[in-house]
Amino acid sequence: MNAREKYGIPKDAVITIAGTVGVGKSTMTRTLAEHLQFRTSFEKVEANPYLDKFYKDFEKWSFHLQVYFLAERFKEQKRMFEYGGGFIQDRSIYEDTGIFAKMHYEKGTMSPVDYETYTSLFEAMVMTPYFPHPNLLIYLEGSLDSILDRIQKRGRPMEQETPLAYWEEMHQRYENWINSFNACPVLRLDINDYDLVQDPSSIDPILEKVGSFIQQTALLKK
Ligand SMILES: Nc1ncnc2c1ncn2[C@@H]1O[C@H](COP(=O)(O)OP(=O)(O)O)[C@@H](O)[C@H]1O
Ligand SMILES: Nc1ncnc2c1ncn2[C@H]1C[C@H](O)[C@@H](COP(=O)(O)O)O1
Repeated sequence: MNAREKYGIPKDAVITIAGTVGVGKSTMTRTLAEHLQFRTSFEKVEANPYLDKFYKDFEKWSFHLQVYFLAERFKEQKRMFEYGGGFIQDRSIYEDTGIFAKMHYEKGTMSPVDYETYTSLFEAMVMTPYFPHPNLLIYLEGSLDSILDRIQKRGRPMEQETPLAYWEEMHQRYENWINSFNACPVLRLDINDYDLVQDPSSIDPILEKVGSFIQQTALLKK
């Protein structure tokens, strides 16, 4: 029996991993997919033609970057649907609007007219009855210090050179955002409670939680 069967996770499930930059989403995505024999949907950071430019000049590139991310995530959404699920997704589409676009607009690095255009595009694409929501959103949370440490260790220069205030603001916004998020069921995991790098077996209790959580929320829907 494989882990997916053992923990009663449906083979068409879509699980999305959310959380601030550097918290460990990609690592969790890879590990869960490996254990559940699911496909992955990653953000392609290296191939992103705007990301580097964006970190150098938020005002100039915010809108371009948001439209690019929206298009990429929408294509991924379509791919997951066409395969009939069975995916772990690195970051949700909800974070693009609920965290990033909103933050840049409110901090003045995205103009009101650009934000309005982006929001109406997002709503037309995503806020429709035809848009499939994930079965589960796993939210990874941790202290700002441990996350900053991970950003530094991972070593993407564009992130290392970004002022601390940006990461502080994002960390705070994530906390507020998740407390009112209700588009799909949420399982919160504290990054201090597992270590996929040093202790690969720490995924086992997480798989068990994911299984029982999905089963409980399926029962509630009935
Ligand atoms: N559970 C973990 N324990 C220790 N280090 C981790 C863990 N998960 C991720 N890391 C490290 O933290 C850094 C950021 O992780 P990553 O998965 O790329 O984050 P994200 O996708 O959220 O930006 C990487 O250097 C990674 O090796
Ligand atoms: N929607 C977004 N707007 C701005 N920046 C974004 C968005 N989505 C992702 N990013 C950035 C943040 C990181 O520098 C990279 C990859 O994110 P990660 O959390 O490391 O997977 O893209």
